[in-house]
Amino acid sequence: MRASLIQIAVDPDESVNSRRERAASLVREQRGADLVVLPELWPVGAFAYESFAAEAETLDGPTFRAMSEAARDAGVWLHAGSIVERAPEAVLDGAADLYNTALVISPDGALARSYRKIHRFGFDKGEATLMGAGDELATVTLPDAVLGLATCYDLRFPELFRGLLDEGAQVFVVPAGWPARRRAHWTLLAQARAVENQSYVLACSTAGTHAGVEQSGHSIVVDPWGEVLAEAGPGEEVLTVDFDLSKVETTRDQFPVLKDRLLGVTAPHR
Ligand SMILES: O=C(O)CCC(=O)C(=O)O
Repeated sequence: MRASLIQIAVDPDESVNSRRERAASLVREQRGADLVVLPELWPVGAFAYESFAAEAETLDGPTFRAMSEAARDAGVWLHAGSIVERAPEAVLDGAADLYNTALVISPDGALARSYRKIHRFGFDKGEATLMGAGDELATVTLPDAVLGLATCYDLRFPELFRGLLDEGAQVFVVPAGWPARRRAHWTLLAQARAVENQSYVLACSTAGTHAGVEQSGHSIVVDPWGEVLAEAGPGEEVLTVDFDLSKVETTRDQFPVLKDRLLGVTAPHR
């Protein structure tokens, strides 16, 4: 399987429209890949909180339309990163208005799956106060692999990945807008999620600096043994990697730790 991670730079001197067009051309250049991945909130920038409402879009909005055409032209599965989703149901039932929503598009340009980020970043500010939390795990079945979807801060929550594993995930795809300041965590957590779940991790972050937050870049592909197959540098880059999906099953067969999970164990009474 061939994956291309588009580590696009998000900088304030480029408009959202122009970045969208640039991302679409970069996707078109990936013909021959099975899966192309973009980062979290790349149209607006993961830390550009003041622009979230103005740039919010519905699932069939401008980012979906541009990415759908690009995926179809390139003939690839596209994890189009995430958008600020304006939720149609908010008007009806008073639910949260905005979500950080990832989109997976099939080679015929259809929306195969969306995923609303479950763990919102920011503690008592930023995304955590501006957006609603998703409440549904999401997997997508490609011809060769089952993808498990997680977004950025989700990487810190191993139980989410266990849930995806139990739904059949073999490859975790993690778009992010990870700050450079915590790059060591990014690499470590991507490897940890791969090792503990004996799965591939494709983690694609943004590059550049927006809203004063330097982004980590260093998108990374880790195999089910925890080995780093490829890692990008800090700047804009397309990271392409070929990997053997059968390694998921051979790793799980030859070192069967997942069979030793003790489900239902609770903490001792204190
Ligand atoms: O967990 C982190 O250090 C970064 C998370 C983040 O930036 C995000 O989820 O947008």
